[in-house]
Amino acid sequence: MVHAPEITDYVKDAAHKLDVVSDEVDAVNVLKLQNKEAAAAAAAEFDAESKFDAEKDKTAFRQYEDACDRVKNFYAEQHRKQTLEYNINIRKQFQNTVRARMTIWEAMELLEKLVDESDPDTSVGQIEHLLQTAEAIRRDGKPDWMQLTGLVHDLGKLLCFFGAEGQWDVVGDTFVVGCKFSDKIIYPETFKENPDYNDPKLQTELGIYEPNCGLDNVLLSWGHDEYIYDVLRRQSTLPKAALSMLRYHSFYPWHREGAYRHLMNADDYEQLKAVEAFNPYDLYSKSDSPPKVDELKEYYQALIDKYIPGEIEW
Ligand SMILES: O[C@H]1[C@H](O)[C@@H](O)[C@H](O)[C@@H](O)[C@H]1O
Ligand SMILES: [Fe+2]
Ligand SMILES: [Fe+2]
Repeated sequence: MVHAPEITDYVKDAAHKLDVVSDEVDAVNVLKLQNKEAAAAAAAEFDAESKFDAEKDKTAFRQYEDACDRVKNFYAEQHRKQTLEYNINIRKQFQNTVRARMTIWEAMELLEKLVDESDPDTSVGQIEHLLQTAEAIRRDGKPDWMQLTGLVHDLGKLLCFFGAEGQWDVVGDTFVVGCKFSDKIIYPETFKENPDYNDPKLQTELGIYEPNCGLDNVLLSWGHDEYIYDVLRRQSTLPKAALSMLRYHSFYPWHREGAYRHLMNADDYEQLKAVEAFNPYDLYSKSDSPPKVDELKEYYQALIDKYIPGEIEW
């Protein structure tokens, strides 16, 4: 027979054990909940990131109204100084002269330290931007010549080391000189300070050009596009579409905003398609993670050897 006090002890003991177990269960539940919450937060972050990668919030790029003073000042200076006369003279100066001899990879390494003052979307050195662009093209399975075009498209920024006056004559969006400054160019009001703005002959739709004369016959504001186009037109076996991607990649008023149709010939529409296919890789790869230069070198060196081998003249 069990006596009453013993029963009480027994019940107390059992109750205590139960409490301990239920505390343990509570603790496990808290841990489970914490885990679940942490997992949900991680998942949301992951989804947000991969969504950003998949569709890239395109409104996050090229926000010139919100841009910092560095960018605004850059364009004010460029739009003031890119006159027709300057453009004619600088081309004369560049014709038939050689500034340096080096390989494509050496040129890329030189650009490592250069940060583009006109660009609101990237503050990495240019070698990274070049590899980001090329890798984005490669990921999409585009042809090797297009990958290489991505790799070299901004090498014209070497102008910065070849006596450029600043960056206003090297980087930034391009536009046509010798006719009316299109209102499709960013910060169009800044052209009021350009001497050509007050020359009525240069401010008609056609200016110095014939209707549908073709963009080959038009002067684009001088900078890295015109320069790399000229260097590689003469010294590579890249196809015409690649050369157009080089020459027009900064020509946003044309390839994005539809300006200058009246100067285009039929072939220019073919080139426009090529440039439109190229542009997203240049622009939207700017938020990709930094490429590992050393790991990628071998792959890209083979493409360089195929289309632009050895030392070239700059
Ligand atoms: O600021 C950028 C940069 O200079 C690029 O290299 C050029 O291609 C773009 O057009 C421009 O917006
Ligand atoms: Fe560029
Ligand atoms: Fe670029």
